[in-house]
Amino acid sequence: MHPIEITDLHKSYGPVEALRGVSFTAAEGRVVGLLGPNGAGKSTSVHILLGLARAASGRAAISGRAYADLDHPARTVGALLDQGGLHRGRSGRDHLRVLAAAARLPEAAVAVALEKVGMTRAADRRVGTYSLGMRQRIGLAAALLGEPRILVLDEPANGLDPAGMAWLRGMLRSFADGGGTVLLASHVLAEVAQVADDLVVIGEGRVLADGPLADVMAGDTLEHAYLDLTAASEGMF
Ligand SMILES: Nc1ncnc2c1ncn2[C@@H]1O[C@H](COP(=O)(O)OP(=O)(O)OP(=O)(O)O)[C@@H](O)[C@H]1O
Repeated sequence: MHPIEITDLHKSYGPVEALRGVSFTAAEGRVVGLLGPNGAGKSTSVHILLGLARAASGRAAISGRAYADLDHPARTVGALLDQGGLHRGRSGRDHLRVLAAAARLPEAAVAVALEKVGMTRAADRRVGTYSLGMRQRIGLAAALLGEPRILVLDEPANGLDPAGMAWLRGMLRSFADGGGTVLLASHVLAEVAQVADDLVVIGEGRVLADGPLADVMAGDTLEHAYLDLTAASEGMF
């Protein structure tokens, strides 16, 4: 059993077939890049995996179970989806305190997570005063709160400065090297090429390629390989 297993997912929104039989896995110790054009079905797959959307058919399992059946979701999987959930009037620390309490995690987890993302000094400022990269770091801290072994991150590098990108890369590498699993959805191919072990490329609701980074790149740059793979799929929006 792999930490993330997605099997033959189908999902439609009205007439739009967002997923047409998507299957892939993410193994222990691996950073898995999830790539695909706008509208390819990446977010839909991730939302189903995290119990935020329901598939018409198929299975999405984290540690062998549907998200809704996990005994302690926050200790099992950490997710960074978008920054819409941050209350501008609240401090970063308070935001994490609320999440920790809701997830039945000890309050001490907040300081640990803030330290991990380099936000200890700015933790008591209001979120409304944060830069995009600082909000992103608080989102990452939220994902790390329960010290999960699985991370699901949608565009985590968004807004990070070069030092922040390098830090994120190092953090994801050591997370995976310690036996963790990372599913990383991104459009920033250069970032993905530097950190991913495996790739899943989705287009028009189907998996176009899946395997170790070097195999998918097939001796070319990731950008060329990606553009070749997705040339026929223009997204569905
Ligand atoms: N809530 C929704 N209602 C209607 N259609 C939706 C909804 N969510 C997604 N879709 C459609 O499903 C398809 C897949 O969208 P999805 O958001 O999964 O793509 P994506 O690969 O994450 O794209 P992006 O890179 O732009 O984030 C698109 O055609 C999109 O318009």
